[in-house]
Amino acid sequence: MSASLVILGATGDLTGRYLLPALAQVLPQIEGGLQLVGVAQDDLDTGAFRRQVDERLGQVTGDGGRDVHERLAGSAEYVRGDVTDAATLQAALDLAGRHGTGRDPVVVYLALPHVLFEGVVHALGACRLPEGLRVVVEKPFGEDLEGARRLNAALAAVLPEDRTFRVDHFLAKQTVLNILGLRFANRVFEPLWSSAHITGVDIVFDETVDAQARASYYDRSGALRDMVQNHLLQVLAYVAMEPPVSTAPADLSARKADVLRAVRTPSREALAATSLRGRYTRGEVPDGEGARTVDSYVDAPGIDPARETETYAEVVLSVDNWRWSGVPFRLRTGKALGARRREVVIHFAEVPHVVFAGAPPQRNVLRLQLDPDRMSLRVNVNGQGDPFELEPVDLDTDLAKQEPGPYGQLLLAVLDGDTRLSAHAAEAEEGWRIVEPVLAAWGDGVVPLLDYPAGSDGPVRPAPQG
Ligand SMILES: NC(=O)C1=CN([C@@H]2O[C@H](COP(=O)(O)OP(=O)(O)OC[C@H]3O[C@@H](n4cnc5c(N)ncnc54)[C@H](OP(=O)(O)O)[C@@H]3O)[C@@H](O)[C@H]2O)C=CC1
Ligand SMILES: O=C1O[C@H](COP(=O)(O)O)[C@@H](O)[C@H](O)[C@H]1O
Repeated sequence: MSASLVILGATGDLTGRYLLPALAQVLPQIEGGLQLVGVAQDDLDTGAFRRQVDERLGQVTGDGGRDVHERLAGSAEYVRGDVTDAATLQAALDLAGRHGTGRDPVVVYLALPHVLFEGVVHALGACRLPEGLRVVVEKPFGEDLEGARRLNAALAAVLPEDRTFRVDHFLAKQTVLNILGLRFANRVFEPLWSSAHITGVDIVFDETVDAQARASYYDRSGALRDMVQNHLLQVLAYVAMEPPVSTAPADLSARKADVLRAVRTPSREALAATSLRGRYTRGEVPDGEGARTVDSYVDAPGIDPARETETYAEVVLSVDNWRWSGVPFRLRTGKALGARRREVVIHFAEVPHVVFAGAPPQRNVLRLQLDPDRMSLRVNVNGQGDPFELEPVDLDTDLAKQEPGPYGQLLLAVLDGDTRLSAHAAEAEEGWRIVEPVLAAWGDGVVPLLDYPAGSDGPVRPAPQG
């Protein structure tokens, strides 16, 4: 099978740093080859675009896979124009349609600033669409619940849900996928997977990278919209969902949507007590063996300090259903932090009765670490020396490195027509339903915006007055 991929936003950062390298990685698996069509407003012709593709691939992957780079770049076509204009899109679709048998998939990838998504989908509606067209929408999926609903309605008017890909590269991460295997292919975890045995779940994505390089996007987004509304809530859905009947896309997305629907809409009182928002100031962030200085977020070019954009977000959510009643799900993420920590941590309850003298046994903790992917389960065993003195040990395993990486997996899934690495329409809307009240309460100053030095562990909640 061959395929055609139209990238709208073909000169952008996502295309250069993620999509092109991922395409080069998966190209050998696309037997009949791939026709790439790039669309942007830059004043390029096809020759200049081909050179740009080749150059950008070289920057990311060096000379490795030279022949693949040449194949990808050498057949690429370029259409210059505004993506909200149906004539531009039609020209790109016509070029894409010239390749293959007419039955091979044509994919349109919206690698664009999100404000353009709706306009592009409306313009697609005015085009002659190839049969079976698939559309990939990047994030953020709208800016609020209303916007997500409008975008879903626009997409539904143009193509069916099973050809709509609201991709989320976290769903393609090895450890996130492993949550499914761990829970539903083992006898030992699922019977314990509830409030009867679990006292809390942490979903943590701490980054040492700062937001300077993508400031113009990030300043209008912030940590909550950028990471929590989509990625971290998708991880929560995998951790907390009920067992699906099968791993078919419809079964998985139905269970994910159920559990997201069960997430309580956070109240202002709960947010004031448990949520944290922060913004980094100048500091030193670990970098390889050393450290680098990161300027205050507000001093980065393109930042408007008055927007009070958070670079750190922490929220505690409740899942109001039979399984999870009373279990806090703590989601935290931030930029320019002191350590790169990306993990899901399941905290188990203490044993019901302590039979050993001395210090009580530690609680069991299951850690699912992302990138590098590792899993570890803390258990207590009899110690050395005094055999009735307990000792905690970690049962660890490294998980195989994922090849291709998340964007490669996403592209292969799209070409396969598999929506499992994407969010369903309802999931995207639920994400906003959960996050919108947090944004509103934060915007109204219910929770103060706290400074934290770059390189620290994030903002510290002020001690209660009095
Ligand atoms: N960059 C990243 O690390 C990540 C990005 N994303 C998502 O990917 C998407 C793209 O982001 P990113 O690549 O960073 O954005 P950029 O601003 O770097 O690129 C935007 C691209 O869109 C093109 N473009 C903008 N307006 C138009 C228009 N009216 N008509 C035609 N082309 C247009 C630009 O070309 P021109 O200048 O010629 O108009 C450029 O090629 C966003 O949804 C973002 O949230 C997701 C995860 C990570
Ligand atoms: O989507 C995003 O993800 C990255 C972090 O994911 P990674 O797997 O690429 O490290 C985050 O830095 C970025 O802000 C966000 O837009």
